[in-house]
Amino acid sequence: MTSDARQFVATARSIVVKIGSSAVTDMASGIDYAALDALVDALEARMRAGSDVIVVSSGAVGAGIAPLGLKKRPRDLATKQAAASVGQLRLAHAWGTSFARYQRVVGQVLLTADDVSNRSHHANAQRTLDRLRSLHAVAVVNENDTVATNEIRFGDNDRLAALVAHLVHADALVLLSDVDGLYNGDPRKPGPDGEPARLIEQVDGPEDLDGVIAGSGGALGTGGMASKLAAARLAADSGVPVLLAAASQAGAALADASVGTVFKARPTRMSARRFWVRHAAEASGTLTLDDGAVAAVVERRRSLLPAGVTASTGDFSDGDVVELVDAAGVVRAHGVTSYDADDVAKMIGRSTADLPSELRRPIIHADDLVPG
Ligand SMILES: Nc1ncnc2c1ncn2[C@@H]1O[C@H](COP(=O)(O)OP(=O)(O)O)[C@@H](O)[C@H]1O
Ligand SMILES: N[C@@H](CCC(=O)OP(=O)(O)O)C(=O)O
Repeated sequence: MTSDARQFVATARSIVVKIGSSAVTDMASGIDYAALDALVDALEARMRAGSDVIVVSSGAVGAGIAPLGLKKRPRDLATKQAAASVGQLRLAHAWGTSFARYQRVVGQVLLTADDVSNRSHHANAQRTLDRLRSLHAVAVVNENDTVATNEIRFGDNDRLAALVAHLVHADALVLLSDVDGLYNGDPRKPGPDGEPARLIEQVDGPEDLDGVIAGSGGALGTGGMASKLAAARLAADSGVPVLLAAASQAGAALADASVGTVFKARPTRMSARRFWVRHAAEASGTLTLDDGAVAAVVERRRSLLPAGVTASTGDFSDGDVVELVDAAGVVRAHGVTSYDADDVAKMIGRSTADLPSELRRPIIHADDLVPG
């Protein structure tokens, strides 16, 4: 029987489809044109069935390796950016040529993290994507790798795709990779009991991920399974169900969502502001909390007072998002600070009554705190 979550993905009016590097590129030859044509066939079929589709395509770095005569995926930033610069041109051209078989026009959209995480820049990217959609052109999105430095990256395209899905209010996110779904352990290795890893068909919530080992990716991919799980969590928080499937099964994945692992979305969407605080904004600093403050903020949803803060790092200003970590350094919440870093430095560990009147508001108000 088809689950509700699969049914949502199968009938979603607008979807974001993310294609991993391994699905469209090949270390030895650059772009895998046959695989790309098969993907475009499946995407076009879904569009003809009435869905709006946005493609998030990885593969710029992968497609640049062979033409530059490199032997493997570069690790240093400058060579990665050079490979992406060569590869993105070829990748975008290949998508355009393949969709042209259906007289379908393609638009390239290269985003930096700032375009999505800065609320005032949101609108620009959103407008372009919406207009491409209304003109029946397919947006092919990637990170603008040639200008993104390690500090300001999205991290990986699974995250980028989940943020884009939120940005355009998509109804579903489909992640197509070289693996046919989520397994309880790395499918390339036997588990601790010697048994092969087992495919998980549906994830209803975080409890279904207990004991799951999300391993690293292949030679071309970046984030591995951990980044797909983080992206699925992000999408679920914004109310978007996710299907993780093999690119080689794109036909079935896009026609009726009958393959792969489906991640159910939470029934109520997180508000756009809370979503931004928790997932989209770049944290500008970190506050370390003692155990009492962690309990107050995470469990009792109270405002953060200076007495519970033991350390502060980063050069943040009031209104910026900061990470709240516990004594072990684990991130427990995100929040919008009411003070800049210099003021927080004066307030750390002090009780409110001992502070001058202008520093007596909570460091972060409860309404601006999001656990996780
Ligand atoms: N628990 C797991 N379930 C499924 N795949 C896993 C798991 N742990 C590690 N992997 C590996 O993650 C890889 C997919 O990640 P990655 O290479 O980053 O893909 P992509 O390029 O599509 O983003 C798969 O090839 C798979 O071998
Ligand atoms: N922007 C990079 C994407 C890196 C990335 O996240 O790759 P993947 O893990 O294959 O989705 C590129 O195009 O090479």
